[in-house]
Amino acid sequence: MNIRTPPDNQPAGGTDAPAIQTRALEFQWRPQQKPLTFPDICLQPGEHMFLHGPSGVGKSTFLSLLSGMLTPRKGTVALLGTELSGLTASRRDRFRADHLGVIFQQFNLVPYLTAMANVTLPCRLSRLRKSATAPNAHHEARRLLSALTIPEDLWNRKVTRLSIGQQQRIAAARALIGAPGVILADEPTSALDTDNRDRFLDLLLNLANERGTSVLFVSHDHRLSSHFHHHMELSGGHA
Ligand SMILES: Nc1ncnc2c1ncn2[C@@H]1O[C@H](COP(=O)(O)OP(=O)(O)OP(=O)(O)O)[C@@H](O)[C@H]1O
Repeated sequence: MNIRTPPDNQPAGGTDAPAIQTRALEFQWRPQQKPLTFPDICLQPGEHMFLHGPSGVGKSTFLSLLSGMLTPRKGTVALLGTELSGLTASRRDRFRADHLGVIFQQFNLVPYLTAMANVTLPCRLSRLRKSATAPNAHHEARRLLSALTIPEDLWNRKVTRLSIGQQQRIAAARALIGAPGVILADEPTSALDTDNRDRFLDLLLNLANERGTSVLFVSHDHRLSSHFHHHMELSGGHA
């Protein structure tokens, strides 16, 4: 694979670069801890992967390595043909803003902002994602909020005054806006009942398909795996 660093504000990678590719990743939280090791993955653009494994095996750590929030002790992560370790911290931040949507367990929504302002936030942080929603990020946000069945009278309400299920869908809309190449989702359906979980996943993956976005989705609940092209089990291998 041709790994390169894109100039600022240019789409990363070539059309043939995998969305996510890892090699021989290891991470250690503390010097006395046995290193966590991770199987290699290669996910093509537009493909979706389900990552499953018992509590404590390293699923969240893996997502943090993929997002560049943590630096591996060994091995490499390339997103859309760009190797994260080849970027300075500020370029890595820019790369994340331009090309990555995240939906985490705690949603990480900005509590004092409305649903609409949370969804359009990536377009304020990334010119690339703003231009992908041109001429109007609010128009795209309205489309996503409607598709994710958030009633219109809630769009201008602060997110802290919404239900957990509604906040999860707001976080999904925020991850999808501006068509980033990759979405990383860490247990985003943990608070939903089975029907709502399946519905949420169908909506998320359909919207990702429209945009050609790859999704790596982590969950304890292996019943969800049938929604995905690929499955991977983390079994807690240590180096
Ligand atoms: N901040 C941290 N400092 C030290 N050790 C940590 C830290 N975060 C996680 N760990 C350890 O790293 C290992 C993997 O944790 P991680 O949170 O990645 O697992 P997980 O599979 O996502 O778990 P869960 O399904 O319960 O969320 C665990 O042994 C955990 O105790």
